[in-house]
Amino acid sequence: MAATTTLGFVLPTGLSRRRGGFRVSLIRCSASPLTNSTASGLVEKPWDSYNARLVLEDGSIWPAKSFGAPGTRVAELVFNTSLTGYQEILTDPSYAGQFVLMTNPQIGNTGVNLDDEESEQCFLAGLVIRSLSISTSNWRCTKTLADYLTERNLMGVYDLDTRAITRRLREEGSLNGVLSTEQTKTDEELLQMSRSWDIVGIDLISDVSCKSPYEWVDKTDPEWDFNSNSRDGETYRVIAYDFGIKHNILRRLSSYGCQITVVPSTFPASEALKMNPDGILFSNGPGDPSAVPYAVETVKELLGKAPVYGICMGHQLLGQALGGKTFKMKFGHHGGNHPVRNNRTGQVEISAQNHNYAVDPASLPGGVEVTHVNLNDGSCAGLSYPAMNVMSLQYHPEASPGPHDSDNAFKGFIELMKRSKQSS
Ligand SMILES: NC(=O)CC[C@H](N)C(=O)O
Repeated sequence: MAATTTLGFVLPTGLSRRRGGFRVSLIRCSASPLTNSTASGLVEKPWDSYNARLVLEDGSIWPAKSFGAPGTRVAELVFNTSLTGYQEILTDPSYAGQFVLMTNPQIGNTGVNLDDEESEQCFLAGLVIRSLSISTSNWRCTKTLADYLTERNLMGVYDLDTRAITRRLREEGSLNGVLSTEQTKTDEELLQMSRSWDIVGIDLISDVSCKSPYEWVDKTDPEWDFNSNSRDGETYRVIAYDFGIKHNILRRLSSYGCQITVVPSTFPASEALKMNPDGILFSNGPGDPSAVPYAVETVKELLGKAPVYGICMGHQLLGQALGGKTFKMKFGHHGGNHPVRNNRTGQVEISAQNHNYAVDPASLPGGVEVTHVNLNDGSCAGLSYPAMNVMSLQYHPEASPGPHDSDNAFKGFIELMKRSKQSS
């Protein structure tokens, strides 16, 4: 069944995916060791031993070294192609229910700091990397990545062949898996765990949303604000629905002159309207947009009552509220290097992305315009419905991490609110 490559990787052959199972038995895959201790006669230190496993639902087993919390977790594995910004990725609530594999081969070299948190907590299930930096060097650093993960009870593993795993995800599509440091659990048990779990159909936003409304006032630190021109000093009252909101969305809105009240995902539309908002934001968030019909209902109730702006999950909920459908992509978009074309201007932006679902443009009713297209695969990356003052983006204009090309979208929302105010 298995073939060995010239690099020494064991590749299973004859993989064939069926929904709900694979026709393969367990196959142990390994990266070539970073140091060849047996050949040199050196003995590995105890903390350098392969004390963890990643078992994927296709039957592959990836021995790994643990550098975070111990335990056993099941989740969907996705790969992220960002070169920098692992702390923002770790604190992006949209990764709840997922393991994030970084394709950048070395992670941890800048440690973590007090400024780069995108939420109060890490909601992802674990971090998978090739090599953990042996040193940490950055003027803002307050602790190492390993200490941070351990304190947050988050699993982290390294020394796996992340390139081979990424190729597998690209070919097979997203895979569920189990990370475990528990030696008492057999490979078969972990495989069963990975096969009996599914992220589709689960409401993950209610776990990550705030529990009660609060005011947000922080702006982007002026030293970091690269796009502070052309603001007119006007203020706009914005209600931000928190489906797992990233702080930088709030900082950018605040820097553009918004006074923001953040509300939980279950906040009634009628209460939001009583606050007389100039605009409503529907945030990013984890999981399957079809699993949260209550959120789609809230969006429907608010459509046409105030200008609305959807980001990522917010965009997908808007797509559904407008009558369209969402679907699960093969392996999604996760990274800071996605080219997007603005159909109105013809301009191309390099964008930060993190999503596994997308809106099917063919399912949208007339009058809804696809404003942005992902140039890697032609998928829908933005919508507008001018009749109801709706705009949305499938990707992340707030970056964090990633390029800032799309920041002007916040200005677009301000202009939408301004026009609506002037015409009322
Ligand atoms: N960042 C997000 O809002 C992600 C939206 C949704 N959970 C998806 O994976 O497509």
